[in-house]
Amino acid sequence: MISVLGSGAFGTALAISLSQNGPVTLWSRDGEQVRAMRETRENAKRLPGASLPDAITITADLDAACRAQTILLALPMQRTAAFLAEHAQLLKGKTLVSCSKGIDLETGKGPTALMAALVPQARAAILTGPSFAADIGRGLPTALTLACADGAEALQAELSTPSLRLYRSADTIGAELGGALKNVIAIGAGVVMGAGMGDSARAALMTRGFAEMNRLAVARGARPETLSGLAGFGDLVLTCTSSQSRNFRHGFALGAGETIDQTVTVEGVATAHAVARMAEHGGIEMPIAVMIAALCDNRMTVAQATLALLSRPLKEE
Ligand SMILES: NC(=O)C1=CN([C@@H]2O[C@H](COP(=O)(O)OP(=O)(O)OC[C@H]3O[C@@H](n4cnc5c(N)ncnc54)[C@H](O)[C@@H]3O)[C@@H](O)[C@H]2O)C=CC1
Ligand SMILES: O=C(CO)COP(=O)(O)O
Repeated sequence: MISVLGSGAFGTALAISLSQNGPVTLWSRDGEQVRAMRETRENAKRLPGASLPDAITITADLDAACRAQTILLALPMQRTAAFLAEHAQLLKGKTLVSCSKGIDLETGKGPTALMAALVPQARAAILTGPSFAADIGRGLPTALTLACADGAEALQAELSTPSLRLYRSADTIGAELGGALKNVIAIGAGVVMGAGMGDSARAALMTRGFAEMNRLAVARGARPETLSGLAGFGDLVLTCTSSQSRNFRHGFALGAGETIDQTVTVEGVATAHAVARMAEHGGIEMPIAVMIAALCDNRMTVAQATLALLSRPLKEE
């Protein structure tokens, strides 16, 4: 039995896909949303147009949802630490699979490190890679990385579905940093396109951004192969080139000088700040990520950030 905690776009989409294999419980903290989803068999607020099969039990009862042995956590990253701390008793002994992409601002930890610290008696895994909730919800083919330090063969089989192909890895650090860091670069790609700098500039930013992702991840113990895979390169390509991405759209609005929609989950903003801090403390060169953090809180204009990046000393690739 599998439960998904968090009925946002991604949690709902994963529940739909997993329900191809058997019963799934989808938990929401919002009783009103639970009633609406039960009645309409749709998550109209977060994933409109995708229907919720009968194999999905929708509940606001967290105790009931936590009876499952395998629990997927699909919450915004900055809400995860408080949730884990509050419900550590319920979650201990379980296999916890984080589906979040980000770095906790307060601790600098990614999802698996956070789960290991706050629920040490649980087994921590992460599911990440190129996948828009809307695509998964429609049953379109998708490939993801499932990382778990103790190997994940049985879990890989449990979470793979006819449309969701999982590749396993033991490199949780690489997997979680790939997913977190690509969001920061996707904001940058959005800025480039919103400001009208063109496709060539976006390709340059993606490539140099990927170099920064590797530099930080390897310094923290990741395997470079993980960054070259679905969790890093794959997701970077998806989010930097699609206006389905909320991080890309956020950057686009920044670049175009448009109003920002504050109600949308844009993980890359907090992650950019966490990364800028890590880069500074670790002496790691990450000029693009640092500029994006500055752009996100208006410490710099797009013109200033562009000039600063283009006028850096010339160097070898
Ligand atoms: N939407 C997508 O295409 C994908 C999202 N993700 C990741 O999944 C995570 C969640 O994103 P989405 O589902 O898209 O966000 P969303 O904005 O659609 O939904 C977030 C959900 O979390 C719930 N929530 C917030 N705080 C909570 C708390 N303290 N306790 C319980 N529930 C809480 C909200 O009520 C909402 O239902 C993010 O880290 C995101 O990067 C990963 C891959 C794809
Ligand atoms: O992580 C995602 C796709 O893999 C979703 O990206 P956004 O959060 O930018 O929409």
